[in-house]
Amino acid sequence: MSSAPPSPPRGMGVPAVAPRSLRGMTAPATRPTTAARPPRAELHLHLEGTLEPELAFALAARNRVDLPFADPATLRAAYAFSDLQSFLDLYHATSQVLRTAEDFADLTLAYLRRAAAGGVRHAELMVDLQTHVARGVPLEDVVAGVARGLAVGEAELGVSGLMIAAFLRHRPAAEADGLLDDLLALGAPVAGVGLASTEVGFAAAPFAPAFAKAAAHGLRRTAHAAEEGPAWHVTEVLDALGAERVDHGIRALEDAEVVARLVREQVPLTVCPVSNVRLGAVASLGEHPLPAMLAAGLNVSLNSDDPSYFGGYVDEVDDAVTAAFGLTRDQRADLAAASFRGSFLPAEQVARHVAAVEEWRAAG
Ligand SMILES: Nc1ncnc2[nH]cnc12
Ligand SMILES: [Zn+2]
Repeated sequence: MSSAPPSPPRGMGVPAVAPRSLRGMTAPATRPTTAARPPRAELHLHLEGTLEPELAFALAARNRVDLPFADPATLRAAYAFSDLQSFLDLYHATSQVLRTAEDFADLTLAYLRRAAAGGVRHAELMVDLQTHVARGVPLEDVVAGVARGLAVGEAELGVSGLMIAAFLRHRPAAEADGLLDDLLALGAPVAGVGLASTEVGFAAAPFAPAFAKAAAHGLRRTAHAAEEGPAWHVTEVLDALGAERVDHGIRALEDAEVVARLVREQVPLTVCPVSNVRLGAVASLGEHPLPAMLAAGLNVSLNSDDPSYFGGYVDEVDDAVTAAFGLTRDQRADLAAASFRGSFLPAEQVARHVAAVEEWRAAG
């Protein structure tokens, strides 16, 4: 799918937001420089989850939208979540400040700037298009804004980006199918489809027709599974949706047969340890199954999920798990190489990026 190259956004002068410490989480005493980390791709990233409170308030003012918080600090103080749903409720509410193509371009570019500073060279951004369309934002505005942000990011930062339309489990599957039709009719620059939102209580299988149609149109496919739900949810998204990679997949470890299949097929798992702790899927970073996943031979990459809400961009996630588990340079290089290999980039670009990771590995 393709469209005319997007024009640059009008900047709104919102300053880049400095990374915050991982509140209460194990982190190295001194932050290594960017060069101390490998180049990487970020594959599991929700655009709306990059909305920093300062930008949310700037957009609220620009669009004359009321946020039910006094200021950015008060909003940030509300980022204490008991589970996925408690997070999604706030995430959807805050997303309402996003109204125009310019908003989506600014948000995309703010994320890319922060990600690039942490070593990200390629990013695949899931966007909750249904949420925005349902509250009256034209689909073409969302798509054009994100595309413009990605184009400017590539030109300005040398970071490539792909847009993924995330279907939402808590909304009707027929709506996802209609959204896909609209995207196809627009010739929207979307590289793939995903499945996100509330996992427990909302089956993946009803989305099979939309995923099959996406595949028939050459779109790539990813799906959240086994974040909060059981291991068989992984099997469901592989078999019913034809998912090429699985977002999270941490509870797959509870079923040896599912693990054996994931290892055999080397299905990329986009793991988000900081998110899992913030949403209570895992009690603490030290108890995260990342080491067990690596030991099992699973194909794992590190990702941030919703970095604004969870207090960790992917470089900070790398720092935190490196500190928590004493990851070696080789393990970190393996994780970074897996991020490019699990991406939806063409093979020659993957090879170029993996060569850069190997340079980083050898320089240590
Ligand atoms: N961690 C997550 N799981 C499912 N859907 C999401 N949407 C944004 N973040 C999500
Ligand atoms: Zn996610």
